[in-house]
Amino acid sequence: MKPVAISCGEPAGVGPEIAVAAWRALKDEMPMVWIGDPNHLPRGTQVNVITDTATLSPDRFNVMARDFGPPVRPGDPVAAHAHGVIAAITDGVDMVQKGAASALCTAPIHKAALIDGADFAYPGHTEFLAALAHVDRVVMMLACAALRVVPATIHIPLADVPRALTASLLTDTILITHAALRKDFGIDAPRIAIAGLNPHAGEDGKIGQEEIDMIRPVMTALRAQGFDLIGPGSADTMFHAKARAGYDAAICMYHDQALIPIKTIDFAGGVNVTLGLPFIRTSPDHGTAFDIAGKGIADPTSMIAALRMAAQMARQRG
Ligand SMILES: NC(=O)C1=CN([C@@H]2O[C@H](COP(=O)(O)OP(=O)(O)OC[C@H]3O[C@@H](n4cnc5c(N)ncnc54)[C@H](O)[C@@H]3O)[C@@H](O)[C@H]2O)C=CC1
Ligand SMILES: NCC(=O)COP(=O)(O)O
Repeated sequence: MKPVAISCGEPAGVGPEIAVAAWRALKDEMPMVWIGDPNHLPRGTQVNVITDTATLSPDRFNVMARDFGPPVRPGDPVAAHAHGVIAAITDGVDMVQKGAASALCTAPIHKAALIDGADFAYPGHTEFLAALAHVDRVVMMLACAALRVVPATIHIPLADVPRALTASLLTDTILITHAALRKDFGIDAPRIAIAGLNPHAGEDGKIGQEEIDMIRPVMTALRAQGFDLIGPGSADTMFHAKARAGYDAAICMYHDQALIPIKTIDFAGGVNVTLGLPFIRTSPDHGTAFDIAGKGIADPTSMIAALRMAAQMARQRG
């Protein structure tokens, strides 16, 4: 198997240390290569600098090295690193697209530093990767053993959500999710639950119209094509254990509606995966954790799960 490429993410965050900790846990299970500045790695990391993934070391931390310039201070991001952080992502995409890597696993970025240092025009990896891959529509899924969730709208202000929620967006989100559940998660007949936007899924139009005007018609049209869709449901009652047993993924209308339940149920084990790209991309579900960066206490469980999921998807796709 080709290695999974890991982009370094924000070097002042926990990205470098969780990458090394994950490598220690997984080095006998799967190959991986980290893209970043080796000066940002925890002291004592035994590094093998490579320029070609054909020369991976089996017992050292393989690095595609980039010079980010100024030194890093844990917990204190600097704009001067922005170009390096972005280049690590574009290098990783290049590697998967050329077949030198089997998948891309991204460590968390700090969007503000990228905007300040490089006028980064994207609110997250998801949107940036879609642009790099020239794909109009991608889907963010967060997955753990107990739950898979998809926010239909992603990184936009809450006030903009109702306007952004269109029949076309919801239809594409359901179709992309359905295809990925079959292709990447091995579920032959996916059951997909759809959340309403409003409290009580609109209470038959008494507390909002989006369910009647858009969500139900989209579901009716797709059900007629054979899709197994449940809802629209009240988001507040969709995530307890018995409800979760009734579906394979829940499509939510906005970011926090999807991410609060999964990060509450399994913050340590959740994985962020982008669906609809021409390559595999996973990520830990957490962010840069500046408050604990560099202290050696960051939990690598989510990074380990993200790397395992990337490898599993690569095997599944063959
Ligand atoms: N995929 C990505 O690039 C993501 C980036 N972010 C970015 O991260 C930055 C910080 O975001 P926050 O909302 O503060 O979330 P966060 O996930 O960085 O931190 C929230 C809390 O969880 C703790 N935490 C996070 N990861 C941990 C780990 N591996 N081990 C132990 N504790 C951990 C932190 O110490 C903090 O107390 C923001 O700039 C945000 O945009 C956030 C989520 C994903
Ligand atoms: N809250 C999830 C998140 O911000 C991750 O976004 P992305 O960088 O994976 O697009």
